[in-house]
Amino acid sequence: MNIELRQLGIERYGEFVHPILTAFGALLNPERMEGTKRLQEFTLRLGAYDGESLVGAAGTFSLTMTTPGGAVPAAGLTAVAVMPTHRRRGILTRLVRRHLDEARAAGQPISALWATEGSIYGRFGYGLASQACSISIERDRSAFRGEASAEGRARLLGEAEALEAFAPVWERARPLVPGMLARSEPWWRGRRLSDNDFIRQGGGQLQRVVIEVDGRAEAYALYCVHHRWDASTIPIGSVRVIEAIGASPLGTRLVWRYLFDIDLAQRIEASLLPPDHPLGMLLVEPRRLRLTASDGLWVRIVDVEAALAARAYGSGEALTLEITDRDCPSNAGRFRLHGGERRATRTTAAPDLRLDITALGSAYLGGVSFRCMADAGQVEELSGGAVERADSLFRAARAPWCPEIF
Ligand SMILES: CC(=O)SCCNC(=O)CCNC(=O)[C@H](O)C(C)(C)COP(=O)(O)OP(=O)(O)OC[C@H]1O[C@@H](n2cnc3c(N)ncnc32)[C@H](O)[C@@H]1OP(=O)(O)O
Repeated sequence: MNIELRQLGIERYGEFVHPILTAFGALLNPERMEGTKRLQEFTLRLGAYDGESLVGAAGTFSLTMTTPGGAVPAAGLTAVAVMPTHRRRGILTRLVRRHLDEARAAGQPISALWATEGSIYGRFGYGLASQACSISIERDRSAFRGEASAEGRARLLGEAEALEAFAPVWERARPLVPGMLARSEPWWRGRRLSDNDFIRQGGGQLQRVVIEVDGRAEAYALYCVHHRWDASTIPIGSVRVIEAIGASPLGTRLVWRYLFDIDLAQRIEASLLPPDHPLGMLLVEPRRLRLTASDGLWVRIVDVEAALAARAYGSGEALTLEITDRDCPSNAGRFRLHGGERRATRTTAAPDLRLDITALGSAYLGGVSFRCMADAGQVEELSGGAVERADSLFRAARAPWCPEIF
C-alpha cells in the first residue's frame, strides 16, 4: 500500500473532516465548519491518500499557550483520524511524525492535544500534562458557605456584546493559568460565542452571561439549559456549563453562585475544570459536586531548550536533567536548569535525574510532580534529593487548565 501525505488548502476542509466524522459517526455542522474555516490559527491540514482516496487526516492549530510564568508557541494537533478500512498500517504514525516536523520548522517548541483514548499518543512522546474534572450537582445541595455578597450584576448578552465583554476577562485570567490559550476574534466567534446545534448538544439556546462589579466585567459564563419535566410536571432539567471564567477570585465566586441558582434546573453540570478549582472550598457540601477527574492536555516537547526557556522556575539549586527521546534525537542529552532563571543549557555535567521526553511533557506545565513520576518509575533519581529539587523548580501556583477541547 502506497500512502502519500499531502497538505490540503482550507477550501478542501469538507474533504479533510471526512475521516474524523466517519470515526465519530457525526454529521458536519455547517455553522461550526464555517467558524473553523475562518480561524487564522488553523494553519495545517494533512491528508493521507491511498491513490486518490483520502484515508486519514490530521490538523494543526498554531496556538499560544500559557506556561508557568510565561507563554509558548504550541502546535495543537487536532481532528486526527484514519478510515476504518486503513487502520493499523502506520498512517497515524506518519501523520504525527509530519506534524512534529512541521512544528519544529515553525518554531513551536511544544505540541499539545486532547486525546480520544489515553492509549494512542504516549508512543509518540506525549505526556499527560493536566487533568480535566467534571461536576454534576443537584441545585438544592449547592449552598455556598457564608453570606452571598451583595456585589455583582449579571447581564445576558448577544454575541457581539459578549465578545467585547468576555475577551478582557479571559485576557486577565489567561496569563495566570498554565494551559490557557490566546484566542483570536474568529476563535471567539466560531468556537465559543456563536449559537448552533453543535454547541447546544440538544439543549436550549446558548446563554452568555457577564458578571460586572462596579461596572467592570469580572467574570463570564457560557451555558445551555436542558429542560425536562417528569410525569408530575416537576422540572428535572439541567444547566450545562460550557465555560465559566473569573478574572478575579470574586468574579469566580459570583459567576458560580449565578450558575448554581438558575430556576427550573434540578442539576448543574460542568466539565473541563481544573483539579484545584475553588468550587470545592466554596460549597457547604463539597462531595455533592461529584467531582471526577480524567485526562486533560497531552504535551509533547518538540524542542527541549526552547520549551524550557519559555517558562519560569522556582528558586532552588541548579539541576541537570538527562533526557532520552527515541523519535527526536536532537532533544536527547543533558540540560542544566538554574533556579530563578528561564534557561536550560546543554551540559556534560553528571545528571541528577534521568527521564524520557514523555515525562518532561507531563512536568512542563507544572501539572504532574516529579515525585509522582518517580513513584511511577518514570523518573530516575541519580543524586540525593534531586526529585524534591526538580519539584521546587517546576512547581506552579495553579494546576494547568485548558477550558476547551481543540
Ligand atoms: C488529537 C486528536 O485528534 S485525538 C483523535 C484520534 N482519533 C480517533 O480516535 C478516531 C478513531 N481512531 C482512528 O482513527 C485510528 O484508530 C487512530 C488514528 C487512533 C490510529 O490510526 P492508525 O493509522 O491505525 O495508527 P497506526 O497504525 O499508526 O498505529 C501506530 C501504533 O499505535 C497503536 N494504536 C493506534 N491506535 C490505537 C488505539 N486507539 N489504542 C491503542 N493503540 C493504538 C497501533 O497498534 C500501533 O502500535 P504498534 O506500533 O505497536 O504496532
